[in-house]
This record gives sequence, structure tokens and C-alpha cells, in this order.
Amino acid sequence: MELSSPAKINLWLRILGRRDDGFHEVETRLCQIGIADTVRIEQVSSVPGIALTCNVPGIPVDESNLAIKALRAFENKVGKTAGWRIHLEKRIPSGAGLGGGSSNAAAILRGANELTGSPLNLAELLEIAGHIGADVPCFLLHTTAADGTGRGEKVVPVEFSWKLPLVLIKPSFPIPTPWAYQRWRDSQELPGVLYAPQICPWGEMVNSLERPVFEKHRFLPALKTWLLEQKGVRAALMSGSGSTMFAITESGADAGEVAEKAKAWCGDTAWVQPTETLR
Ligand SMILES: C[C@](O)(CO)[C@H](O)COP(=O)(O)OP(=O)(O)OC[C@H]1O[C@@H](n2ccc(N)nc2=O)[C@H](O)[C@@H]1O
Ligand SMILES: Nc1ncnc2c1ncn2[C@@H]1O[C@H](COP(=O)(O)OP(=O)(O)OP(=O)(O)O)[C@@H](O)[C@H]1O
Repeated sequence: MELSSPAKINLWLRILGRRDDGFHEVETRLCQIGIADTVRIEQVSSVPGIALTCNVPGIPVDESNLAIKALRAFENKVGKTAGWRIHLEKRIPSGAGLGGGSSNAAAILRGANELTGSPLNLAELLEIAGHIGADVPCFLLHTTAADGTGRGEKVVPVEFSWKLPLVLIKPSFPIPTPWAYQRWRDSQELPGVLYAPQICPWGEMVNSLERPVFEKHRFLPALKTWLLEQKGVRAALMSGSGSTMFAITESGADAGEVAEKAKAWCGDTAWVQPTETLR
């Protein structure tokens, strides 16, 4: 079975505070977008085991891969094991704040469930997903957008009637999510950097993780400022814990033009993609 495993952006991410368990209480809107990995999953025998391959060197293919974690969690819940083969065709960059690994995990949960006669319902899949990672549950919903609370794992689908043209820019450096959250409380606002919510028809776009991440990676606030100066850009924000910055443009043509200019402005090492939110 072949599944599309889309990336997400966070249209907003507000941190409400640090919890006793070390996680942070958040309010976020996650929106699935038109950049996707392809996940292939098949049941190959009754002898338990998982063989994972991936087109990108450097992505772990051992038990630390979220796809394997998801399949183990699924088999645990159902109480049956089998022999599986998984292949990940990655297009979503890692350490990007685009939820690539989380999306792969959700695709595996959907695929494994379907291939075994749907033993679990959506509520059960969402429960497993929330234990794998905060971003995993949103990818199980059949809607473009979802609002997450708690660690971000308690998701509700939201009506979302916009198809927003986007430009995604991921500089060469990745950002580990735990690092960004850890730095949040003690970080300082940089003078002259726009952190204020940008008021849009779909809500106020703001990301509490920009402050800690921008403090260390000064290229990102410069990139945000540059994006906001470009013709046709309505808003610009870091996605999740970064390092991807996204801009929402007036039209698809504007997204294409900004992407071309961004390639020249950022240099060869950045990953730049025009795309749009899914509908
Ligand atoms: C930044 C976002 O991607 C925005 O959607 C998410 O908040 C992070 O989601 P995720 O990558 O699925 O995160 P998880 O795998 O659940 O957690 C990774 C690490 O990030 C930190 N973390 C994550 C979520 C959260 N609400 N508070 C946290 O402090 C914790 O250090 C945790 O160990
Ligand atoms: N299936 C997977 N795809 C990509 N990375 C994975 C996967 N499973 C585990 N990882 C590990 O997780 C790390 C973060 O990758 P991922 O793309 O999920 O993070 P991210 O872009 O920071 O996403 P998020 O928005 O959830 O923070 C990678 O460096 C990699 O070592």
C-alpha cells in the first residue's frame, strides 16, 4: 500500500507555559500542505519483524524511526505481530518544523490498520498517535487544518476554506525541537524583529518559538524581514520549532516569484519550495 504523507505548517503556535512533566502547554493550528513524502507499507510474512528502507541517507532506519515506533505501538495495541516491509521516499526535510517524521508515523498507523482489516477506530488511533509525538494525531484527521491543545496532541478538525499559496524556505541548518522549547523561557526578544501577531482572516499568526530560535539563528529574523518586504507577501512566520520559514502570498504566481528571488537571496544551500495548503 502506498500512502501520501504530507508536511504541515503551524499557522500559529502559542506556548501557554511549561508543565511539570517538562512538556509545554500549547495552542496551535496545524495545516497540511502540498509537500509530501511517500510511504509504502506491506505485510510480507507472519514472522515478526520490520524491514525499513529510506531514500535519504542520514534518516535512521532503526527503532528510533517514528515509522517503526508507530508500527510497534500499533501491534502492541492490537496484540498481533507480523513481518512488515516499509519504504520511506522522503521529500520533506528533517529538523524543519514541517512534521515529516510525525506524518510518516501517522501514515503507518493508517496503513497498518487498513491492511489488517481496521481493528482500531479513529479514537484509538489518535490515542496511540499522541503517545508517539505531539504532531502525529493531526495527520490522522481528514481535514486540511486542526487545532491542537495540551502538548499539541489533542486535536480537533477545523473548517478551513482557504487554499493559501505558500513559499517554504529551510536554511541548511536543522533545529532540534527539544532545544527550541528548552530555550523558550529564558530567551530575549531581539530589537527590531517582528514578533507581534499578524492579523489574518484565518486568525492571528504568531509563533512563541521564534524568540528562542531567532536569538541563536540570526539569519531567520533577517529572512522573515526580507520575506515581509516582498511583493505579494501577506504574512511570514517560522513553522513549529523551525528552521523553515514560510510566507503566505496573494497568489500562486506571487509564491513562484518569491521562491525564485529567495533562492538567489539565500544561496544554494537553502531548500526553497512554492506550494499551497491542502484542501
Ligand atoms: C513544534 C511542533 O512541531 C509544533 O507543531 C510541536 O510542538 C512538536 O511536536 P513533536 O515534534 O511531535 O514533539 P514531540 O516528539 O512530542 O516532543 C519532542 C520534544 O519537544 C518538546 N516539546 C514538545 C511538545 C510540547 N508541547 N512541549 C515540549 O516541550 C519536548 O522536549 C519533547 O521531548
Ligand atoms: N520517519 C522519519 N523521517 C524523518 N526523520 C525521522 C523519522 N523518524 C525519526 N526521525 C528523526 O527525527 C529527527 C527530526 O525529524 P522530523 O523531520 O520529524 O523533525 P522536524 O522537522 O523537527 O518535525 P517537527 O515539526 O515534528 O518538529 C530527524 O533528524 C531524524 O533523526
